Amino acid sequence: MGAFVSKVWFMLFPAKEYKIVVVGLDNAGKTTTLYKLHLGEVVTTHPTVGSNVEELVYKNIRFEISYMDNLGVVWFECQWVESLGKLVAFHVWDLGGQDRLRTSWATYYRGTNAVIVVIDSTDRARISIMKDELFRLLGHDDLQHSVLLVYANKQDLKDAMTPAEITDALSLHSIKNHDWHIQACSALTGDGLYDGLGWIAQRVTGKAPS
Ligand SMILES: Nc1nc2c(ncn2[C@@H]2O[C@H](COP(=O)(O)OP(=O)(O)OP(=O)(O)O)[C@@H](O)[C@H]2O)c(=O)[nH]1
Ligand SMILES: [Mg+2]
Repeated sequence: MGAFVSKVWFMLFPAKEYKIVVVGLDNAGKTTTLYKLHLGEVVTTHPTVGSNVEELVYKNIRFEISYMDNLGVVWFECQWVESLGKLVAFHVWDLGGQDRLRTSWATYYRGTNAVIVVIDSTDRARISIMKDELFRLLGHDDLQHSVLLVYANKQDLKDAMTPAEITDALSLHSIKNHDWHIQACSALTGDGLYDGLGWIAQRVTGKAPS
């Protein structure tokens, strides 16, 4: 949909919009996860510099993932969701996880409804770094009303930590001010990805998508 058409569309049918940011250390599998959700296929990824925007449809909700590298934010389409009786749009922001990029995560937090933290479940050496990043982000003013989904990714690898181990390592049970959920998944096979999205959709819209 062109920018002009979408502008008129949204004047006529204002959408309920939800924003999701996807964070995690470099190599966790964020971009692979979003490509798998969107295209149903695994692509060769490169480390993300900056952030990405694209869109995807989950059941009858259209999610958007924004590619920002040099392009600026791409406008989006959204869909009428019968079960909610309204238009719903999800913006999903894929943020690069390299050390030098993590300080910029907070610039994307404003208006966020859900945070997805993607964990490389084989990366035992850096789980404590991710825990520090997690508690830093949970303390941010702009995320006080966000729900948290942790993707325990790379479960297809045999040395992967279990969701229970990751729950302990990240001290998820000590989180009191945010609704959270951990989901075992593999961005490579797609297992668990839609279950996680379904949890977010249910929590932020208050009703599961049909
Ligand atoms: N075995 C396995 N490999 C995965 C999985 N998810 C991602 N990978 C691989 O892990 C590597 C990093 O994936 P990316 O999606 O680029 O990681 P990222 O989190 O976007 O990394 P940055 O953009 O640098 O922050 C790639 O080689 C992926 O193919 C998974 O579930 N299983
Ligand atoms: Mg990436």
